[in-house]
Amino acid sequence: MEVKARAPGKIILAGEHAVVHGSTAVAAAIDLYTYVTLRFPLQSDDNNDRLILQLKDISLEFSWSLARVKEAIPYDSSTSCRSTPASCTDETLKSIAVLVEEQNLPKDKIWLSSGISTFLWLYTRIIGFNPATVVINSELPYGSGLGSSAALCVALTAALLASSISDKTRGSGWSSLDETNLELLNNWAFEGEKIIHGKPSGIDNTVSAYGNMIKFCSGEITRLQSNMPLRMLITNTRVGRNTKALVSGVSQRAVRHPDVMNSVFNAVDSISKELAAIIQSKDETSITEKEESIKELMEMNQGLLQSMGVSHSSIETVIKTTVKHKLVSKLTGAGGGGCVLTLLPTGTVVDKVVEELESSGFQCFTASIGGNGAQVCF
Ligand SMILES: Nc1ncnc2c1ncn2[C@@H]1O[C@H](COP(=O)(O)OP(=O)(O)O)[C@@H](O)[C@H]1O
Ligand SMILES: C[C@@](O)(CCOP(=O)(O)O)CC(=O)O
Ligand SMILES: [Mg+2]
Repeated sequence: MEVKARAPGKIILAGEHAVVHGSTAVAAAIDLYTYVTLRFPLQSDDNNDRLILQLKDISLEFSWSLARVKEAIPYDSSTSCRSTPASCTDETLKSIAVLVEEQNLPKDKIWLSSGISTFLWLYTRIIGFNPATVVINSELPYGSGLGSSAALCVALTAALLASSISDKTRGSGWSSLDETNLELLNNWAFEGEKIIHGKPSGIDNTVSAYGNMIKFCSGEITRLQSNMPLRMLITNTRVGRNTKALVSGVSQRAVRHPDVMNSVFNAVDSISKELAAIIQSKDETSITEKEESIKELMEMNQGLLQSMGVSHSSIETVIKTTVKHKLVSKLTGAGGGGCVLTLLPTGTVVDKVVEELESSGFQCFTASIGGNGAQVCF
């Protein structure tokens, strides 16, 4: 039996980091996906006693005997169940880390460890100790702020949950999950994100699961209907970074300066709410005026992100370069490198700015904003 699932990456238009501390944020799905294919072997097949993980885009394969997995990961059938998402305890995470270490990841791929741990946790909790080959392929750059971690958790969980759906309409292409399964999927994916991010807000897995554009605050989701064209240039600085470390850095700053950081988070909350209102507004305001307001909000959000300590010299270079072309930019995701968003007001010709950014070694692309969430295919 084979099941396929895919889940999109995302951009955060406003509110990253502050959202972890209870502020509002606005995010949208983009049309770059992580794909997961799940294959269960027949009794007679080779490998019917193994769990195999293939990371196609980085040409790596990992394989565990199920006996070894069973020995390492404690499984309590009275508390473990696909319908009740549970957090991975520190003790279990340590046992899982040993299973990952045994695979001798190449030194330059050590950053994959948390993703592989998440895979083992979600797989064993949702499917149990059954043999399978799981193939993962991602169009998203890793650790760049476009939510590859959430797309992995959402696509993987979608495939795992879909494998036990009895009503499988084969050959009918990609289809979305129903609301109940979508909520379950999102809750499991959040548990996966916890392993990778430490303390995620849940915005990334939510927008990857539901798609479109959302306003998100402390787990409350408002789906946004955009009433204006919204074009963004995405520039990957190619500076690698790690969301967990950056989120933890902001939290530490908040402990050192609680009053200041609360004011910063409150200001970000207002920016996100105003941005969401502009995007949805059906009033007479012209598109140009709306774009001017969004520009200003992005500029202020970037200033606040800088005060949180998550900007980076590469991000500042992108901002300065785009300003020369009268365009406004802000980092997206955790910052510290990664990707930068540049608003492209109606009629903007991007060729010159892209040429200048790429000549500095950055990678530019545009992505369609606000598309599909998680989908499965049988
Ligand atoms: N397809 C994948 N396979 C394995 N691990 C992945 C995959 N996609 C993401 N990850 C994990 O997520 C981490 C990147 O997540 P993170 O630092 O949150 O950045 P982002 O979510 O912006 O890409 C990687 O280091 C890796 O551990
Ligand atoms: C910084 C944060 O707001 C977004 C992180 O996104 P990413 O992993 O950098 O794509 C963290 C979170 O909301 O969980
Ligand atoms: Mg992430």
